Amino acid sequence: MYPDVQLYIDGQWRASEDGRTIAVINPATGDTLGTVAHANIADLDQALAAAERGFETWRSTPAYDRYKIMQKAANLLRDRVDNIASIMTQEQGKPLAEARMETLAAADIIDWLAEEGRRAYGRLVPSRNVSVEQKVIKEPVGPVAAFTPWNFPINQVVRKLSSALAAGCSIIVKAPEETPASPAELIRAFIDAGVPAGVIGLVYGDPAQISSYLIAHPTIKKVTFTGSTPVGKQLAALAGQHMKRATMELGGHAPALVFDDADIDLAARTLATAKFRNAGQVCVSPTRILVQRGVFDAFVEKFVGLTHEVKVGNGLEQGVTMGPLANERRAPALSALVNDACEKGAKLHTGGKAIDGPGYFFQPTVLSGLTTDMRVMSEEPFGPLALLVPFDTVEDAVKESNRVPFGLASYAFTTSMKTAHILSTRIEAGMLSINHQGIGLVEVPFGGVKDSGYGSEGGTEAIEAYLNTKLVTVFNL
Ligand SMILES: NC(=O)C1=CN([C@@H]2O[C@H](COP(=O)(O)OP(=O)(O)OC[C@H]3O[C@@H](n4cnc5c(N)ncnc54)[C@H](OP(=O)(O)O)[C@@H]3O)[C@@H](O)[C@H]2O)C=CC1
Ligand SMILES: O=C(O)CCCCC(=O)O
Repeated sequence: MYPDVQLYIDGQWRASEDGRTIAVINPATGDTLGTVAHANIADLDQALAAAERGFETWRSTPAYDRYKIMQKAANLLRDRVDNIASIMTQEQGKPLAEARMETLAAADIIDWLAEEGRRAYGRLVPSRNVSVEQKVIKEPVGPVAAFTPWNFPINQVVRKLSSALAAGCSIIVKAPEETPASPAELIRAFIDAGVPAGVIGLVYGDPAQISSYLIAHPTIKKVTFTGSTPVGKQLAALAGQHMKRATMELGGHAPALVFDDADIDLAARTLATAKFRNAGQVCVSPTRILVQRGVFDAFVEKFVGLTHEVKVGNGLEQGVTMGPLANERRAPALSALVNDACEKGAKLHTGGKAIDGPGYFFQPTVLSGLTTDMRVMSEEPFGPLALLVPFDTVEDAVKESNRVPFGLASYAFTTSMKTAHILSTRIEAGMLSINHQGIGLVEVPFGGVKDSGYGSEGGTEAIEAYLNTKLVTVFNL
């Protein structure tokens, strides 16, 4: 069963003030699943006033008590995983196994960040005068506005929500209208665990209206956004105009470098799994797979073979490994990229087309023969599209990796320590994973550089983004 989704404002699940709703579509069938409430300005004003009060309550709740409540929320999520995963698959399309994994990973993220909240230490700095005490104190930054996308409906919320709560902030989440019910279930777990009224708000509606209103509002002290680079730049500019702290987790175009000396089977298996996970709608998805010329042909054969093993279908069905694209916009966008590349001489090894019938399915696609004038070599495909590109030297691979304005994830496969060292110093990316897919765990940083944004949503940096640093210096008379 799929629920109609409401707003959560000031401790109440409720409709919007004017009763407006938006339809939610199942991307596997094109059918309407239900509705989500559409907030208006009056709803936002109530959410802001509640967040102001909620902040006062939550910041004065001891870190240990906040940790206990968050742990309870994590356990509720684990108890409810079957129901939540089914809701997520219906609204987003990903296979049930991936939806379960995302939900259980969210519980893990809550646990880790809850613990981290207990370690938001300040420090004492040795002073130049024995009568002076210099204290560095960490304080919650204040009410947060968070904007999250549809590709990981729970993961994108839970990192922001848990970091904010662990730091002692209140938060208003503008979750995605296309996949609203699973993030609502995440928030329900926190509410049922005992988070007080006003500490969490949940709204949906017109993204541009909500972001421009919340970011500019004096109540909001911190902005966090995951989504495309063009929208991220707009929101970062608005945050800058109002001097708000911001975290921007934006698009990527990840290079994956496979060297002659690598374990080619491991590289092909790891990259194919990462590429087709969530139908490629992942900002850290490997996109430009750069393969050293000596192993290029062998790699292409293995990778295309693995692509043929991907089973596309409704994510609720057993055995399906790739669901539909999450919304109607993606298939035409992907077709345009493939057609542009093929018209300019790319070789299509497999796939390349939307699949006929109901739902927004696209064939797992592999291209080679690519040149940098093809749009797909510079635009984030955000779909099941792998680009295989040969290279000769480490220098060539580094140059191609760094050519695009993005700098989020990168991958490499090599057994040479020297090559690994060169890459770790020369690749322009926030994350580099060598010989495995090691990106996305809560205990390690997650974020980009260049047009992929700034700030980190993992590791100790995650909570730091929600804390102000204050110096208190006392001359003891
Ligand atoms: N880094 C990532 O994880 C993501 C990257 N993207 C990138 O964006 C591309 C296009 O995605 P698509 O959804 O069509 O396009 P958009 O760029 O319009 O939207 C991306 C996300 O940003 C939100 N958004 C859009 N405009 C605003 C705004 N003015 N204020 C606040 N939030 C806003 C959307 O919210 P809503 O869902 O409510 O419409 C959505 O969640 C993808 O191909 C991909 O490259 C997209 C999603 C996630
Ligand atoms: O923002 C993204 O697209 C990546 C989220 C990564 C989530 C994960 O790897 O589980």
